[in-house]
Amino acid sequence: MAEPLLDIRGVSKSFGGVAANVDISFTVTAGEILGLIGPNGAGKSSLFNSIAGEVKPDQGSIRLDGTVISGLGPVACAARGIGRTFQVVRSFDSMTLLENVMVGSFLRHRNTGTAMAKALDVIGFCGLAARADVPAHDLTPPEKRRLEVARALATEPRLLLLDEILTGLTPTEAQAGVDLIRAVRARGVTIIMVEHVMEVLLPLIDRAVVLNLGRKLCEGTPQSVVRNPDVIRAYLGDRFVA
Ligand SMILES: Nc1ncnc2c1ncn2[C@@H]1O[C@H](COP(=O)(O)OP(=O)(O)OP(=O)(O)O)[C@@H](O)[C@H]1O
Repeated sequence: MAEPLLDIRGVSKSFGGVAANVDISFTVTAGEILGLIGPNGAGKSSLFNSIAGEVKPDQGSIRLDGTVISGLGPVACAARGIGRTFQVVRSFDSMTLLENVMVGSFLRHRNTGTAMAKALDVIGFCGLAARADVPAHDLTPPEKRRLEVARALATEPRLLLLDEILTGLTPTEAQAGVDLIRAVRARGVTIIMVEHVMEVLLPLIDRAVVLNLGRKLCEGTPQSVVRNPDVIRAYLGDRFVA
């Protein structure tokens, strides 16, 4: 069997007395779209922070393509190919969309012209070409979500972590977001996404990992996890029971 792109083994992380992640293990195969789901406070964002190098797990390891990346820090993780968006959009509001995305492309391209060309390419790919020169604070909320995706893509990731980029969008906007995520995967980028909008998420993902109270509750196909009694009890209620 091929080595997984991402290999999370026994990751635990506590903040003071709060156990945000407890002994989490799973793998992600190159080319997959994996859904990371669970109730509020389950530990999804904390795990993203460990994968992206923003926090160091207390225990366990995270490997990207066989190399340990846990504890390296966010810039080193980005350089190794991990891109991410944030649940609360973190744009530089007085800068244009293009300048925001260039913050990403400068990771790989020191030459300003090259960084700009790469950023414009990603902005076009994300459907924002007409908005490149607009200050970030004048973008609509769905456009700001796309800015986050564009800035992450501009770092040329192999693995992209998407934190609730479809939440709060209208059905039409969410469908456009789904189309964009599929297009990102078609470019060869592996994706882990945190999302609460199950109706949108389930048809999109190949597999789901469910967290609850910091622990992995289960993993499997979308069809199997929505029928899992523990997942129904902890998170879904009876919405998805056939
Ligand atoms: N930096 C931190 N300092 C203190 N506690 C934290 C920190 N980060 C996370 N936690 C705690 O860890 C637990 C897991 O939080 P986390 O944000 O990872 O959950 P989540 O599954 O992403 O939730 P949501 O769906 O609401 O975003 C929570 O109890 C949270 O308060």
